[in-house]
Amino acid sequence: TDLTCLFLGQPLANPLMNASGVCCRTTTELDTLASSAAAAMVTKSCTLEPRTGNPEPRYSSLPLGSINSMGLPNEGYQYYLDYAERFDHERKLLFLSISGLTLDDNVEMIAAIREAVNPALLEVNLSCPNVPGKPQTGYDFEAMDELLDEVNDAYKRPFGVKLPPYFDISHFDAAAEVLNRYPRLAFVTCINSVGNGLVIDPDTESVVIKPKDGFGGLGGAYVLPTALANVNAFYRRCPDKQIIGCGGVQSGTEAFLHLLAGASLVQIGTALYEEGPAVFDRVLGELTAIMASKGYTSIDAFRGKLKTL
Ligand SMILES: O=C(O)c1[nH]c(=O)[nH]c(=O)c1I
Repeated sequence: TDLTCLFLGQPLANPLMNASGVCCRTTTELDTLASSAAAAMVTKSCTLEPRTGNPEPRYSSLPLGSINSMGLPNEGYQYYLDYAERFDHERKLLFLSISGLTLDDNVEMIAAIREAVNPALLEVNLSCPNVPGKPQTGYDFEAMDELLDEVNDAYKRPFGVKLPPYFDISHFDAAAEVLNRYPRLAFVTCINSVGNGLVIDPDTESVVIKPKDGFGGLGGAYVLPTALANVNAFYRRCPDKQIIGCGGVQSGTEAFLHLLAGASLVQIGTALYEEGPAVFDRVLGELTAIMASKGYTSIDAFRGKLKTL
């Protein structure tokens, strides 16, 4: 059973990587990912200046998933640029995620990243749900088009975006129409957390995270059907782009479903947070077993081949 995947023309040993934000804020965490079985990895979304993020507790996990309102804590973009410059890109595909607080901040970060000798793949996060007072760019199609136009001009290499979940067919259509205006926008990562959920503990009768009165982004099993829908919606609407699936991957089964829905790579967030990097070995083993039981000898044999009724 061969798990090899092609991403932007580069062969990878398998389709797995972390979801941005999990196990990827510090060089120690990033080195852990570099030593893991994952074939690719992405840095924590960064801003121009370092940020401490929201007050704690800002993450909580439950049997069905997680809720977070981290508030974009990161070491500042130069830290991740330095990590990318030192990184052995032959060893693993490295993505660098940016989430500037303003359009100008994004442009300034991109201008620096563009000069980098050792380029990581740029992922522009349009979907952070947890910075108080900052509405998500991904839910404002005009702002999204304006930002992508700037990124496309400033950054002459292939890049991608991290999208929030959409829940209306007209929004899939509108978002895809914007994305398809940019040929160098080569990949689309769906989905970011399902924004502003509210987890309440029946015993304490309280919310479980401190920021924003307990409102935060949902991950884990809660979001799997929404993640699969977004992966498949953009897979159908953006035939010239590759889709990275994120959301609800806890075993080989969900990784298989994301691939079936059209994903080229599959990210693991909540389960990585809970289990650590061994989750990649476990999920790879489970995915291999599922493929063997179905007689698939390669991922291309079933990727995107979701059946409808
Ligand atoms: O609160 C965060 O740091 C955060 N949390 C998320 O769930 N998604 C994001 O894109 C970000 I930037």
